[in-house]
Formats: sequence, C-alpha cells, structure tokens
Amino acid sequence: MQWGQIITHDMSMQAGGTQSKKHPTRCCTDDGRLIGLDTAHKTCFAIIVPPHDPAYSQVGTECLNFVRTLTDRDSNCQYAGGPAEQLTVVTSYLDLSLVYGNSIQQNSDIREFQGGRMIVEERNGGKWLPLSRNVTGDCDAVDSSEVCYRSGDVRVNQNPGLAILQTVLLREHNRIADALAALNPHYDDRTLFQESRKINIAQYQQISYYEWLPIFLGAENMLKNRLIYKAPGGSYVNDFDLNIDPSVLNEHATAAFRYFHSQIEGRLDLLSEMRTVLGSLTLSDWFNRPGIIEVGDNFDSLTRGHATQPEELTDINFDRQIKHFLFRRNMPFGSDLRSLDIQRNRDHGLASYNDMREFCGLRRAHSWEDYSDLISVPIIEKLKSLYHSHEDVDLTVGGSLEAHVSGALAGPTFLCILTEQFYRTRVGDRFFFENGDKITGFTPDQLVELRKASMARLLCDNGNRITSMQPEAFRTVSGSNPIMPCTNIAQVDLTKWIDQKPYATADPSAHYGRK
Ligand code: HEM
Repeated sequence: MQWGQIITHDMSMQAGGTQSKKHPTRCCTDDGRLIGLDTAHKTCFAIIVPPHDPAYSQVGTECLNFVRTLTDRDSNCQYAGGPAEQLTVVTSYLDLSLVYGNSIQQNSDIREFQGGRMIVEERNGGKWLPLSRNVTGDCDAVDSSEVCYRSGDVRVNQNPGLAILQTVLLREHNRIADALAALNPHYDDRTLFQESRKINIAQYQQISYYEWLPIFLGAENMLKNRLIYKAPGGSYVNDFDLNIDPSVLNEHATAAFRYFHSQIEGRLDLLSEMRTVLGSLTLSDWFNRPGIIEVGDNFDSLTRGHATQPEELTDINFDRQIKHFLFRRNMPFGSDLRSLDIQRNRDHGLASYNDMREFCGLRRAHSWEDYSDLISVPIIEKLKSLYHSHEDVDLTVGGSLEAHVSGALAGPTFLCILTEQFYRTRVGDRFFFENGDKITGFTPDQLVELRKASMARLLCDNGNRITSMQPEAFRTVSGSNPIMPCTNIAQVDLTKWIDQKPYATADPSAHYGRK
C-alpha cells in the first residue's frame, strides 16, 4: 500500500488542493455546519452528510469541506474549447519528482550542491529529511520546534509510512552519490547528482514495474500488454514511442488508482528485528505529524511493521481511520476519504461507470441486471437504492464493486484503466530505464545490475539498523519468503559505473538544478 502512495505522489497532484492541511477555502463552518450557497466560495462543492449518518450524526456534522480542483479555466492556459480540464502540479513521469522536486527551484532548495548529495539533516545520530521553513504552516504542529519535513513533494508529512519511504529514497540517493564519488573521484557535484538521480530512478522503476505492479495488475496481464518483458540480463527494451502521451489519465488518478485506498490499514505496527510486536500507532493520531518516525527506534520498527503487517483487503471496505477520522486534528471526527474520492469523481466530471465499461470493451449495461456479469446481485440491489438509474453509477463506485480479474487486485474496468496508464507511463518516457538510447541509456552491464534492485535491499540499505528482511518485501513473510540477513539479498554493484562513459553535455547553461 505504502509504495502505491509513493507512485501516486510521483505521478499526480490535483491543482488547488492542500491535501492534509486545512484548506483556506471553507465550504462548511469549522464545526461542520452548512454555509449557504450564496455565501460559499465558487470553488466549493461541499459534501452534504445525511442526518442519519452512523458516524457524523454523533457530533451533528452536516457538511464535509470540499474544494473543487482548479482547471484550465482558472489558469492562464489558452482555452482550446471543450470541457474544462483539471490541472496537475507534478510531473506525470515516474521520475521520483517527490524526491527531487518538479522544477529547478524546488530542486535547488533541497540539493546540497556538494558531492552530488541531497540535503539531509543530522538529528540524534540519524540522517533525516531537511526541516520545513514553515513548521506550523506545513504540519499540524503544536509549536515550531516539532519535526516537519521539506522535500520534493508537499505531501511528504501526510502520514508516517509515507515520510519513511520519502526518507528511504532520499538516503538511497546519497548512498549512491557517496559510492560514485569514491569510484569516480574526478566527478564534480553536478555529474554525481545527475548520475545518482538516474540510478535511483532506474532502481525505483525496476521495483515499481517488476516487483510492485505485478501484484496489482497481474504479471501475465502486464506481459501480455507489454508493460514488462521477460528481458534477460542486459538486453534493452526500446519501446519508446513519441506518439504516446504519458500524462496521467483523469480516470486513473481520480478513480482507478484511488481504489487502493481500501488497502490502508489504520493500525501501524512497530516491530523489533526479531519481528515481535513492540506496539502500534493509530494512523489518525499522526496525520501531518511525521516527527514520530524520529523517536527512539521508531524508524526501523515502523519500516519492519510496514513490511510485515498485511495491508487491508482490496475491497469495498475502508478503514475507519480514513473513513471517519481523516485529518481529524485532535477532533473526535475528521473527514472521509471515500466520500472525497466519490465527490472528486463528480467534480472532475469523469465518464460514468457504464460508459467506461463500454470504452474498455466490456458489455454496456442496458438495465441494472446487466451489471451482474461483474457485480454481485446483493450489491446491485444496494446500488438500486442509491442511484436513480443504472446509467448514473459513478466510475469510482462501480469500478470498485467488480469481482477482481484473476491474478490482479482490481476488476476489469479499473484494470483496463490502470493497464493503459502504466503502459503510457513507460512507453511515453524516453528515459525509461530499459531504454537503450546511446546518450541517456545505461550500458548492458549496468542494466544487469539495475535489474537486481529490490524493495528488500532498499529497506536494508536505508534503515537506521535494519539487518534482515524477507527478499520479496511487498509480500508477507512465509516459508518461501523467509526473513534473511540483508547481506544475502542481492545488491546493485555500483562498480559498473566506474567512468563508463563521459558525461554527455554540450551546453553548460542547460544544467538542471544549477545554482
Ligand atoms: C495512508 C495512506 C493514504 C492517505 C491518508 C491518502 C489520502 C489521500 C487524500 C487526502 C487525497 C486527496 C483527496 C481529494 O481531495 O480528492 C488522496 C488522493 C489520491 N490518492 Fe491517496 N492516500 C493514501 C494512500 C494512497 C494509496 C495507497 C494510493 C494508491 C495506491 C493512493 C492513491 C491516490 C490517488 C491516485 C489520489 C489522487 C492524486 C491526485 O491526482 O491529486 N493513495 N489520497
């Protein structure tokens, strides 16, 4: 689950949102009462809570704040006709923009400009993400001495697991930079930075496509649709296609990929190196308060917990920590992520579930009963009581009610969207790590090494003192996936980067991130 959120934050962020921070536009009063339509801001689309709601009725909440995503109409974009298009504020590519930032300015703010490294700050003997310059603004901090991070992505502080993986990926960059500096003492800061960034992104793409996505999209489905290849050793996959638009599909970011919100577990276990449970954290106590990961041995214990504790089932149930208590900020109740997802579907004006089925080559339903090919009859009965017509069912809702395709964690409609997205994400990326471009690609020897990258090794190398892990870290520990010493887990051999080729650059003024 947690890696999925990393991928999400790398690929999209709707414009105008504040994520976990309280939105300055208030569409409800602070105690959850409705504001008249005439007084509410024009971007308001508040979620109306029915009086009998089992959770919110306990505290009389009538209204959940919801601010519409900014569109091309709100920006200086040239209006090209057609419906409004929602804007995103991060790069679509899987390029670790959440670590490196989305612009030269963002990047310059978090780079050390020495030895190719990113800024880390030492606290209590550990190396951590640098602190935000506006602690009380960026986090739910009581005072400005609390830990609150600055990174390539403003959502970094949202939950402890996310902050851990952001830290792991940042430390990995510096680990690579230090190793390259030792192997190539003549490299300058910029060369070290760019080469380390390139390796970090390549490992991350390898892990995402070959280790993580097969669990979600099914390995066979991915092979069949050319998202992954049985590419042995050092051979390239030259599938870059200039005509493929790698932008993130609205149906992906606003509906299909959010289905995995159902995997979020509200209890975060802290585990010792022996994998005994030392305690646990409650998710809603730690939204936007990442400092907890720096306390005692929590960084390692939570990392082990995330690698050991099963995620919640991918189904119609959502943990109350995000369904009732999202960003509750010490209040008895917070917001409801599931409602936000459904309302966001409507805000963005996505095609209906039925339209999307048809688009994906599935049978268009002409009656409620026609949905029974993919949705169980008792659930259709519930839908009937909620929607006037079968044509009205939202994509977010219908897609998440389908029986899963064998080997995947989604039904056919969502799987169609997810597969199309991750096809575009690789084929539309001229820098995708398997690409054999002479200037930007890796050598076959380097590719052999990059294909050894794994989540297990990433956690081993970047914990404080994590010394053992199961080799398939996205899967639970079992007889065939036992905990083993980190030293037994394959590592990318960086000696293959000993001055392999001169750093290709002609125009010195075009250096990304130069101060
Ligand atoms: C503790 C974990 C997580 C929390 C608290 C969380 C919370 C949120 C919130 C508050 C939003 C914005 C909702 C809105 O206003 O529309 C959001 C958006 C989103 N989430 Fe999550 N999420 C989590 C994990 C995940 C995971 C595991 C995935 C997928 C694997 C995911 C996928 C998405 C996507 C695709 C978006 C839309 C991003 C955009 O385009 O702005 N999230 N999430």
